[in-house]
Amino acid sequence: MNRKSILIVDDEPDICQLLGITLSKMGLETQTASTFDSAQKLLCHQQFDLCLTDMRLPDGNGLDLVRHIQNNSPHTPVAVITAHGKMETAIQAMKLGAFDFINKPVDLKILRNLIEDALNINYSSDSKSFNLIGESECILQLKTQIEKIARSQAPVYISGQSGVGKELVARLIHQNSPRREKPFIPVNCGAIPIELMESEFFGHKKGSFTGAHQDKMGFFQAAHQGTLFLDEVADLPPNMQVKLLRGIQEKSFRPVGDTKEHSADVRFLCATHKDLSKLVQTGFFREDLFYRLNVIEIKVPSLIQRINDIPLLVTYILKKIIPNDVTIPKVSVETLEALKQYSFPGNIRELENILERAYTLSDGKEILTTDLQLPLQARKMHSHDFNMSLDEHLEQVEKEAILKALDETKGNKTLAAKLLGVTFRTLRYRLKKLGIDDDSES
Ligand SMILES: Nc1ncnc2c1ncn2[C@@H]1O[C@H](COP(=O)(O)OP(=O)(O)OP(=O)(O)O)[C@@H](O)[C@H]1O
Repeated sequence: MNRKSILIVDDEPDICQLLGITLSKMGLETQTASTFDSAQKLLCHQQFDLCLTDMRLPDGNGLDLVRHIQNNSPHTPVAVITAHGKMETAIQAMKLGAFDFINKPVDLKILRNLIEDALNINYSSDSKSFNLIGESECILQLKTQIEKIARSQAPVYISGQSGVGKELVARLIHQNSPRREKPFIPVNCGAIPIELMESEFFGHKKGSFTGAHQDKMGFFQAAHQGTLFLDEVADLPPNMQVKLLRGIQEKSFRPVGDTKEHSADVRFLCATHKDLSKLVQTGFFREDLFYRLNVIEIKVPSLIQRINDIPLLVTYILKKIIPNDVTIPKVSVETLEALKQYSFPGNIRELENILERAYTLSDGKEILTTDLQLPLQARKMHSHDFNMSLDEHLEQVEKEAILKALDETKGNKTLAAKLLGVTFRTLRYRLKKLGIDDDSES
């Protein structure tokens, strides 16, 4: 059997030797290059299964090599070795397509995990399981993006409105990644009581607090060698944001009541329907954490942006909700047209709910427009709801935006004004005009 071959690029003989010994103990063949130029020459003549490169080379840097490999041997994963604390360069390398990074001094356990993951990458496209339904241009692009991102270890920020399929995208990234045999742990950050958060994330030792009757494993440990999906990440309280940042940066964590640090081989994916960059601007979310989670961003399009996928989605969803031995009811052209005219604020999840209800209300043979029971007030504006004047419509939109901002900031007007991008005075004026002012100052 052919042994896998790894290219080590570093000008420090000690590091080359350490990496060489570790890799050969893993049954791997290694070649070393001490400069960018010699690495390029080796890559030109041989196909490597992985390249490990230092960031600082005498005649160039690791980023140049990442770029070179992306352009010339895109099937060779490349990981960069960075000086401790140089997260910015690690992030830059991953944005350019590096598979992962490892800090100096090299922790051999982390290195071995990284190598196993890298060698597990499957570049053939026929094994992909895609139940991401849709053929519109934006969905085809999304599928390509998922396949590409799945090969990397970089943290991914999945953005998009509520119900668009962010969790589905996260699962697909995991399923198509070298971690696919390991756990995928989804965590709804908004649903964990604040006082339990640290223990839920990092675990705890028996007796570390009242009620800790036995050792408990946290999400970090449960997701070891797999993927941790932080859903509704914007809801993390500030103290957890700091701890999470540390965990991502150091690739380690410490259970509550433990004296030891444990290494964490975890890939982080996160999502929120909120505008995270806006929350950073207004101070609700740490900029440094945002920067680390958002190495790669995937935007999941709303249903309205891909209205032509509705017929495909309807068939798929009906098959999903109707038992196998029951005939799928027909869906008339008018019914599909009515769905295409609807605004879907809750996106695919709402489409699923509408179809489930419609199927129950239908005669089982055909789903009619009346079975859909689409909410009247939420009809798409571009379908021209002439019951409302333009001024009334604009007022309604303004009111909704202000109420949403106040809700998000728990009634704090100063912060709500920031979130809306207006001055405090302007917000006060508009609240008065819309008749929702309670005259309080904050
Ligand atoms: N392209 C798609 N093809 C098939 N099913 C989809 C697609 N997108 C979403 N779904 C389905 O829609 C439902 C909602 O998706 P999901 O939970 O992933 O959305 P979300 O964006 O994470 O929602 P939230 O913001 O509320 O957390 C799920 O049942 C999912 O399987």
